[in-house]
Amino acid sequence: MQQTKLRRAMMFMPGNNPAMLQSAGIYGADTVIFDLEDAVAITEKDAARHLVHNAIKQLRYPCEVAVRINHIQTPFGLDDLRVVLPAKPDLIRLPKAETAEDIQEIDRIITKAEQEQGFPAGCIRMMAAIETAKGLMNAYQIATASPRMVALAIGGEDFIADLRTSRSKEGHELFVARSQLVLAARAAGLMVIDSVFTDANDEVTFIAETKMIKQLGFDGKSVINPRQIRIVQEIFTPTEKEILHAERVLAAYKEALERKSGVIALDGKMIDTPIVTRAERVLAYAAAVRR
Ligand SMILES: CC(=O)SCCNC(=O)CCNC(=O)[C@H](O)C(C)(C)COP(=O)(O)OP(=O)(O)OC[C@H]1O[C@@H](n2cnc3c(N)ncnc32)[C@H](O)[C@@H]1OP(=O)(O)O
Ligand SMILES: O=C([O-])CC(=O)C(=O)O
Ligand SMILES: [Mg+2]
Repeated sequence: MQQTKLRRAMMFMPGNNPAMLQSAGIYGADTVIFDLEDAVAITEKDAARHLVHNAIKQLRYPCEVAVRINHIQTPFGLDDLRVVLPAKPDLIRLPKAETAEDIQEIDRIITKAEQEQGFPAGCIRMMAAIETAKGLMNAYQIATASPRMVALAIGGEDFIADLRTSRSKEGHELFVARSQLVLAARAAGLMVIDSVFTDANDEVTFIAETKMIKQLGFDGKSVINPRQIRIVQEIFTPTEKEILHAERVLAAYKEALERKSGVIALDGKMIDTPIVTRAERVLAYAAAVRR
């Protein structure tokens, strides 16, 4: 069985904050994202990319390390790549992705850097954040533009600005975009990550939003604060009840196959192949969490 990769909570931090870079690994995030884009003032861009380079090179992070570069059409994106790639981050996150060409250009730059540095080909992966209506219209092309692509994310704050509306607690304004993004990512065989929730003190709304995006099909959520990590991880981790049920489904299905039947009832409910697939996924996910 393929190993389940966990990207439940991907935590952003400003790339020019040495204290945060230093302690980034201690909070248990599945991925840390060192930001060079919107959390870093223009006057700090140069210092931030060098700080991020040194942090990745010198500190041992116990999790996946991603860098959110500036878009390559800005005056900063190419310099971000030039400075951070030799440090060998696990993942480059492109914000405000709008076309497949954006991804292909970064892919070429990464390929060259991997060759120059003697890194294994393909070791630096990519993900793209969709933050505009145009990006959403091109989401599948973006997702399939490079074999380095592992995930799509939605950048809800910018997306809402692009839609010319405002953020509601229920998130109605993002509903269609979130669902379309899940479809585009799944059609491309990628993971899909939800947007940040910017009020780290509003736990009630954060929990409701995280449960909702899990139900829509997301694999995880970008977060901005260590207090949000555990909440997301708990919601995405199968409960004992779910694990037990999955085990019973597999046992019932095995019994059905032994009787040369493809379908069986468990507690009055029909069990057949898609239900078995979902049960296997629950167990694989639970195993990945335990590892
Ligand atoms: C729309 C977008 O583009 S979102 C992506 C870009 N934004 C970001 O990267 C912002 C990331 N988050 C932050 O900077 C901060 O969490 C803020 C500004 C939102 C809140 O900061 P605070 O009020 O200081 O948070 P809080 O009091 O919970 O911090 C507690 C501890 O966690 C640390 N911490 C807080 N957020 C983070 C983080 N994202 N990463 C690492 N450490 C963090 C603080 O430094 C503090 O450490 P200390 O106890 O050793 O001093
Ligand atoms: O990508 C994210 O989750 C954060 C972000 O930039 C946005 O919401 O605009
Ligand atoms: Mg954004």
